[in-house]
Amino acid sequence: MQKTYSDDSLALHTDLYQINMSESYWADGMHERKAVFELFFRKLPFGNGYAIFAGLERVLDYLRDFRFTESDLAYLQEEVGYKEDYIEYLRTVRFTGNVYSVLEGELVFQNEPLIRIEAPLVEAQLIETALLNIVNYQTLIATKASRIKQIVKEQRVMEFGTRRAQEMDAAVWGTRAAFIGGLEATSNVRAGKRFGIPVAGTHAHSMVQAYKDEYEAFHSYAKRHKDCVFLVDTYDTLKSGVPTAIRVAKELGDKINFQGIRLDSGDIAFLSKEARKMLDEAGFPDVQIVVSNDLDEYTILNLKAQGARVDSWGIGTKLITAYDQPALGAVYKIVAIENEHGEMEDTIKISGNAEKVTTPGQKNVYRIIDRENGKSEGDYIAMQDENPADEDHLKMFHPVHTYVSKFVSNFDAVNIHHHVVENGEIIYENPSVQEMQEFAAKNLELLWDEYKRSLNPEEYPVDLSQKCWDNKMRNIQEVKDAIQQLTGK
Ligand SMILES: Nc1ncnc2c1ncn2[C@@H]1O[C@H](COP(=O)(O)OP(=O)(O)OP(=O)(O)O)[C@@H](O)[C@H]1O
Ligand SMILES: O=P(O)(O)OC[C@H]1O[C@H](OP(=O)(O)OP(=O)(O)O)[C@H](O)[C@@H]1O
Ligand SMILES: O=C(O)c1cccnc1
Repeated sequence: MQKTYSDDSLALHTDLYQINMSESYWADGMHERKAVFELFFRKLPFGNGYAIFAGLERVLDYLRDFRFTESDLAYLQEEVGYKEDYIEYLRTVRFTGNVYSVLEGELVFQNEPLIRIEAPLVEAQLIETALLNIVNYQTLIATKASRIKQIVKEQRVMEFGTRRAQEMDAAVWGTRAAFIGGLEATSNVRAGKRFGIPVAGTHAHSMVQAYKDEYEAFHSYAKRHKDCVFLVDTYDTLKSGVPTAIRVAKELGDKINFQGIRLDSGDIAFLSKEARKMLDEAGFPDVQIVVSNDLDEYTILNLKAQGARVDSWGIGTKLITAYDQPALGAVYKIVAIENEHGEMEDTIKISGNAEKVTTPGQKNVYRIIDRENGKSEGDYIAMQDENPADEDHLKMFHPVHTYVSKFVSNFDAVNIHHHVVENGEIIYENPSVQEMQEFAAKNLELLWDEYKRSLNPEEYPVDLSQKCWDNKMRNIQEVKDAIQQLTGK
């Protein structure tokens, strides 16, 4: 049986090791040392050429409310076994740091910091798991939705996935992320109420079956709903469903707004073309054809290639569960820490895989935009004391294959990190989800089509400044020297 608590909090929504590490920092008096962590992913999802960032609003809510409540502390002491003195310390912990983040709807790419946390070590450590949990899922779903929207283009897409989502939280926050990525509406009413997303829906086969025949069911639906989209595939789409929808619409005339029919099984290309002919011949050329049934960007592209006459798409399972890639894989890495003399020192994690070596130091991400054509040349990661906007010419080179390089001039360098939390205070006001969606759409205009195609897109450059690269090499050398001194190898 589950236990419920009136003062439940999200502070325990973390991995045990975060609390264990924090205990050591605290016991050794290191907990107040300033630390810098970065959240980033190494590989774009779905083989896409870009990702759409989402999750900041929930991250800010989480940081604002971060505290261990009395029932959290009692659990940690009585059930997990932490000692009284550490529990007393945990009672005082709040998030007091600074957060720099890209905004929701921003285009983001591999190996660039999406969020930078500068905070006392304990605080920065304790929040890792929740931040990754939020950003990994929401960014994944916003990106999947954007891929779908790139294929669907100006047609309408509705999110229908709640019944298949990984439980309730994923349904609601996933719907929000999908809307940021470009969908028009959702069937999830709670998400509509909470975030102001337009809600939309038709009806299910159960209604037709409950009334036994389509004629009764459509009539009954129309009695209470002026806007009607009739589901026509319960028995036989072309012999029964479509003709019955037409018959009811003709009988009711102006009393209803016959918006459309929905197809949910069978050969969508064939059925939509036949249904279109029947609707046109019956004098309903503006009535829309809505389709659903295990759709994703691949099936939609294929249906379009077959000339399917579809006006509106309902997409559930494959969007809300990110069916073809269920996790993003963003990580959270420490890049600098205050030493015992109060100075900030860079820190690095070495790996046999060059792509996995972290990039040390406090950094910003700049989007380098060509002033002539308004397109982005790539992203440029620079140390905090650098400003590429001051340069006339910028050398951009691949961070691993450094011979791949170009010079850029006549550019704007836009810092995509925003200061959103200052000493624990949230200093950023979340825009509406509509504004986030518009922001995402506007950002996509910065990209050449080569980066936006869904299959084998060009790799968008994410480069390090020379100073950043030199600093990384120096840090690698220092680690090597230290190992050699220790081992003689
Ligand atoms: N013309 C088409 N070309 C390619 N894929 C299609 C076409 N028509 C439908 N599909 C897709 O094929 C799959 C068909 O799945 P399935 O066989 O489970 O559906 P169904 O039998 O028609 O319907 P249901 O089982 O829901 O009654 C769905 O993912 C659907 O979107
Ligand atoms: O197919 P999705 O993209 O997940 O979209 C949501 C689906 O949910 C509904 O039916 P449900 O799947 O519950 O039943 P059905 O397959 O028997 O129609 C609806 O008819 C869609 O087909
Ligand atoms: O409104 C609909 O047609 C709908 C909603 C959720 C899932 N499938 C269909």
